[in-house]
Amino acid sequence: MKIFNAKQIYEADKFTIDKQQITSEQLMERAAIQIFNWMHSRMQGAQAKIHLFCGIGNNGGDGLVLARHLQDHDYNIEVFVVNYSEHRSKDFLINLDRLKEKGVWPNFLNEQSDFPAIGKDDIVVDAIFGIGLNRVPDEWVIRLMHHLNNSKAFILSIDMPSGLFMEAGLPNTEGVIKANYVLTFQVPKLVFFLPETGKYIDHWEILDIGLDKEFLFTLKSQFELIGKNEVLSMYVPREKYSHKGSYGHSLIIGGSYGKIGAVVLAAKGSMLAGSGLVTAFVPRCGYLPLQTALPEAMVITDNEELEISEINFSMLPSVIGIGVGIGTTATTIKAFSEFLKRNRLPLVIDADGLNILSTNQDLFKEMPPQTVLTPHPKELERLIGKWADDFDKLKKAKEFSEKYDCILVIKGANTITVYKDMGYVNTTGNPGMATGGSGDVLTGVITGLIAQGYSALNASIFGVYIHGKAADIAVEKCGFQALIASGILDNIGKAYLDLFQVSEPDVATGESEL
Ligand SMILES: NC(=O)C1=CN([C@@H]2O[C@H](COP(=O)(O)OP(=O)(O)OC[C@H]3O[C@@H](n4cnc5c(N)ncnc54)[C@H](O)[C@@H]3O)[C@@H](O)[C@H]2O)[C@H](O)CC1
Ligand SMILES: [K+]
Repeated sequence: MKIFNAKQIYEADKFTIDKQQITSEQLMERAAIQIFNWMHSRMQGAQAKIHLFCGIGNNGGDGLVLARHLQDHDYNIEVFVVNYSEHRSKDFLINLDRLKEKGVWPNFLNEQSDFPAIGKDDIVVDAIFGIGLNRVPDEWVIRLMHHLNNSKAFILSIDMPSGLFMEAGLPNTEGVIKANYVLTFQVPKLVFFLPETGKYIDHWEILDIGLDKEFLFTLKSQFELIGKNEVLSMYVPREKYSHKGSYGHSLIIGGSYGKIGAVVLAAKGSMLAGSGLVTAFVPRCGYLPLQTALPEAMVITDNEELEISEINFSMLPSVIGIGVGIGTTATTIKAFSEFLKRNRLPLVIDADGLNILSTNQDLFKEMPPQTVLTPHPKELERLIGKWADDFDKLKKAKEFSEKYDCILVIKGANTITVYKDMGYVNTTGNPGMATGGSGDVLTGVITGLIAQGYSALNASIFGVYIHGKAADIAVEKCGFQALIASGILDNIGKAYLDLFQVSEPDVATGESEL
């Protein structure tokens, strides 16, 4: 599912209005009725107090339309206009009049002394700002947002939590609504999935307001949300008359004394992702552990006992995953650098492999085209430098990817795979994955997919999805705390099977659990 920016959403609005020969006010009515239906089907006339806070733009207009329908159905409402500007939108004004015609007179809020008391069992509808927020709100409006957050009432935000910007990070202010639920129109918004802003959203859901599908389909986006439907189209089925040679040979290079487990996890990830053959290249101390833990894999050892000192092998792998547990001794850095200069095979680089790259940046140019790098935030910072906010981070990541023709898998609550000007936002995974070794498994999975013929980009997107899905299946039985990397491995098979189970709610709903 594509993720659009504000300008594109306004364009889609305009196109739809022209094509369907409706007015903007009719589109607003359609959007707000969707919100009303959502609330009505859940509340069934319950008399909990509903406080609607409406700005003076179209987000506020949505709130006024919703208020009118709630009033028509005898809900217990009170409407507040957050009077932050004199520039009221046309459709806001039309709907203000309509509401008054129904005998509902909103309270106008202009300063802190106007704020109403809100009970913790009440409901707050947040229709203050939507996608149109373009500067930091006035101080009293920020205080109002605090007031609403502090009320402990259930907060339902229309389209976006007020205070979040569509295309900029958070300014240094606490002026953002913390939404229990966001009902967003037509398309997901990028800020829902970024670490700095996603934390303002507990749950979100998309409401289809009938924007022109063909227009949205042809519009090029710079981000895409990856759910089951997206990865299914990448899935490479197995042929009946295939053999292990048909599914490639992964070579996992890594490990050092005390960190052989990382290679076991990656090699196993590769195997379970479906690589026909897997070989591990480790220091001598890794020989026995690997042969014991993973009899399906073959093992080649370095001449050194404790660290990798020279990467030499005679077999021909389809792809190499390098870096897990490898360490950063001078000997290993030298071996890594020499290998990189010689190597022409497709690469996945992780962990200390990334750290070696960051401290020896002349090696960047030695990466073969479409090398996959899988950094967590600290490793990313060492690669691309510091960033001001999440948007700046993604911009820098895209520039880096373009410059070195590499794929960056930025690991996090919503892992984002960046390739050139595109970002692919993953929807699977959970906080249980914040555990040692889960990254090693991912490196193995991506390597194993490339071995089978997935393009490096598809392997990254697909691998991140499957890895997260395996963890989601695992936590159902063990909970977040007890999830360990082996638990992710144990459920990779189920994650594959899940791809073909129906009843996918797609990615139209989600949770942010940071
Ligand atoms: N296709 C859709 O998604 C539809 C969306 N609708 C709703 O419309 C809003 C967007 O409305 P808009 O009027 O453009 O913006 P906002 O209501 O978010 O903001 C109001 C307005 O205020 C000005 N402004 C911005 N920042 C500030 C500030 N800090 N202080 C004062 N004033 C500010 C700015 O000029 C904005 O225009 C969308 O989110 C949906 O809720 C339609 O109802 C249906 C179609
Ligand atoms: K809002």
